Amino acid sequence: MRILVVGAGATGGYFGGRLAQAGRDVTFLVREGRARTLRERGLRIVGLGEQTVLEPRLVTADTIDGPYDLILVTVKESGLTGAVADLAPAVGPDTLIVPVLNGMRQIDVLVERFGEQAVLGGIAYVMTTIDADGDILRLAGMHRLAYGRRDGSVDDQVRAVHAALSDAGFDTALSERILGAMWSKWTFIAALGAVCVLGGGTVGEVGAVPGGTALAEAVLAEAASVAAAAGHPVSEQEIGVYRGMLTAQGSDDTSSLFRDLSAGLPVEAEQIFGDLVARAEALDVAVPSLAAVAVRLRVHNARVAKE
Ligand SMILES: NC(=O)C1=CN([C@@H]2O[C@H](COP(=O)(O)OP(=O)(O)OC[C@H]3O[C@@H](n4cnc5c(N)ncnc54)[C@H](OP(=O)(O)O)[C@@H]3O)[C@@H](O)[C@H]2O)C=CC1
Ligand SMILES: CC(C)(CO)C(=O)C(=O)O
Repeated sequence: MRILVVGAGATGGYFGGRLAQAGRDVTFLVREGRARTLRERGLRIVGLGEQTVLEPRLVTADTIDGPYDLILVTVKESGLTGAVADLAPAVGPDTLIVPVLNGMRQIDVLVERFGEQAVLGGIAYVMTTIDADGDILRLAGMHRLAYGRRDGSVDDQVRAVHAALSDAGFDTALSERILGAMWSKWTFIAALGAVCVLGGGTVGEVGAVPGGTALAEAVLAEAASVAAAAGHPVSEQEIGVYRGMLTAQGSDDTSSLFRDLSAGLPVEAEQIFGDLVARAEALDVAVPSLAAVAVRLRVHNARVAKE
């Protein structure tokens, strides 16, 4: 199966790198700057005691070599529109596309361009970042990709995707409820981002001050209420797990969005917060804390864009 990974950043570099390491037929669609780094240094996966160096196969938008069977879309909000245009020549009549962005907006964008049948749901459960050298730095041991048709059906084409992604050094799940899982992760990631952005620190730092735990409870309840109103309620059991993670004493956890904010980089303001707040408004659900985060992040993005 020919696999194209769009973006060789924290998630794409990690999962695509593992697939390449396992001998799968993987090509990365990259832009010139990233291509240069990868040609000079190789694709390196580091952290947690690892030092893997790979020689990735690269294409740029103008050198895409025909259709691919599977396309993993691993760009951030800011790269989505450009990536959709760039990857179009790689999409044939039987291509399946798995986006791993947090949130749900990417599904609408991809479906509008490539049609209902081509676009699966997808989730990356991983904690990676690009370090100062351009390497893929693992921050935690979890590494799982979940994907599936959005209507929950399973057919030979999706089974083939599952086979191509599995047994490559990370966990995989072919999900029959991928939309529910995406909403659940969105609920968690929005709540985690809100705790860190509004609290201005790690989960542990926020939880250690008066009102910190109440803030975590409030933002989790807001995010979960949007998921429920949208028809994808997060189970009590999952809410319990998220509550535990968001209020864990001494936890160093942050979200990738908060790490980007702290580093002065553009953040996924619309993908993770703006879209959630817009859906909440359309469903008549009050989300004052999440709306405040969206404003805070938009101001940040506007400032970064001016610099
Ligand atoms: N990092 C994490 O731990 C997790 C992230 N996520 C989600 O996954 C998504 C991706 O995040 P992440 O991997 O961290 O982001 P990164 O910024 O690390 O990687 C995105 C990559 O996409 C590339 N890119 C952007 N546009 C294009 C294009 N047109 N063609 C080719 N490459 C392009 C960028 O390359 P360039 O150098 O050219 O800008 C960059 O390397 C986000 O929605 C994030 O929320 C989900 C789970 C965990
Ligand atoms: C869930 C978590 C925190 C790690 O996968 C994430 O998605 C992120 O940091 O963006």
